[in-house]
Amino acid sequence: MGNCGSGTTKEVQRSRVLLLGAGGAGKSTLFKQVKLITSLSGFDQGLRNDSIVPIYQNMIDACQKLVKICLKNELELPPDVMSAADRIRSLNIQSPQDTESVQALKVAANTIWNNGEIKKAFKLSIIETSSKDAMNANDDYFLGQIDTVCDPAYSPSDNDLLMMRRSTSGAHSLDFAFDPIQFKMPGKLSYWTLTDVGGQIHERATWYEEFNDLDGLIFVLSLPDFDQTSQDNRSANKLVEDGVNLMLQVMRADNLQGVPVCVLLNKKDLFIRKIAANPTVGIKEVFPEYEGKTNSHGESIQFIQNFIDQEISKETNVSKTFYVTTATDTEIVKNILGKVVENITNQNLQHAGLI
Ligand SMILES: Nc1nc2c(ncn2[C@@H]2O[C@H](COP(=O)(O)OP(=O)(O)OP(=O)(O)O)[C@@H](O)[C@H]2O)c(=O)[nH]1
Ligand SMILES: [Mg+2]
Repeated sequence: MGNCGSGTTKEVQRSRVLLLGAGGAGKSTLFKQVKLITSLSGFDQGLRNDSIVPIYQNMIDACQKLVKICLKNELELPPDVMSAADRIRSLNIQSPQDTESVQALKVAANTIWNNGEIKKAFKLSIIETSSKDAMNANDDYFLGQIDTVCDPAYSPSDNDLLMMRRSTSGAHSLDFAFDPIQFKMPGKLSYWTLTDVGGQIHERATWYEEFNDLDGLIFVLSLPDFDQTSQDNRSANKLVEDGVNLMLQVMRADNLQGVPVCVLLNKKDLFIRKIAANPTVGIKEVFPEYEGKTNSHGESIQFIQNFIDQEISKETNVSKTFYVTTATDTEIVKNILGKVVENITNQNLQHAGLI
């Protein structure tokens, strides 16, 4: 493995950390947060402009899924909603300058989202267990501001960029300086490179190219996946298949032996919402051996963490630390970032016999 301080250039010694996890777990959201927290300039206008069409697409996908959930659950939709659904399906918006299509999206999305049966479908989607039919993480966030997003003068806010969904392709790196003063922590300025990769199945073959000279690995899991079926193997549980099994597969790589692993149990906010939507059952249907309160998200998360810890410890003795996060919340990520940097630094110093 690399070591904190082995560095990639003579001038600046950098520690290399890789973000891994299944598609949609929250890697890029964390990556964007680290940029936002550590850079003076924040997100540039180019990123904001490039994100408008994907945000439209997020809304289009959300509307289509909601209509599908209505049909699946025999929630009857009036003709105006059905024709809005047809209209949305026919849209192919390539640019915010395609104002005619953007206005059509605005009208159709409002017709769909303001319908009472659609709102019922959204509530049902919170406890939907098939990942194929589940909504994306923040669909209601964008549907809650259709007029703003479809305004010709729209420029996505920082929060919009954190809430949007766009799958990553390939590897992307960010250099940043960690200044302990900013994080109210002891220690000295250190330099880091964080790499984000795509987590969808077809992206994973290239992960291994990033494994050499790593100083730390951050593995991201999505807590609300606990009751989802895996998209690729419907008889498997998503948290086990895309979380535990994927992590074990990665941790067996020869060049990762001795590299500290931080496991981020992400989307705490959505996990809390899911437990609140079904408080008498909670995680018990998936984990019958759970003996805590079904409506307690704290106890439920602790149980899931112990479960993952035990499953991994059965197969490998990798050194790992767990953190519970909400990647869309900048304050939470700032707090976790400080702890992760400190943890990786200390573990590598220990490994090198320096503390
Ligand atoms: N509400 C909420 N949404 C989250 C959280 N973390 C990520 N998301 C959302 O989940 C969606 C997927 O997040 P990404 O960061 O793009 O996931 P990824 O792991 O990079 O996915 P790939 O690039 O496909 O591998 C986005 O819409 C994010 O805004 C969270 O903690 N809470
Ligand atoms: Mg990504």
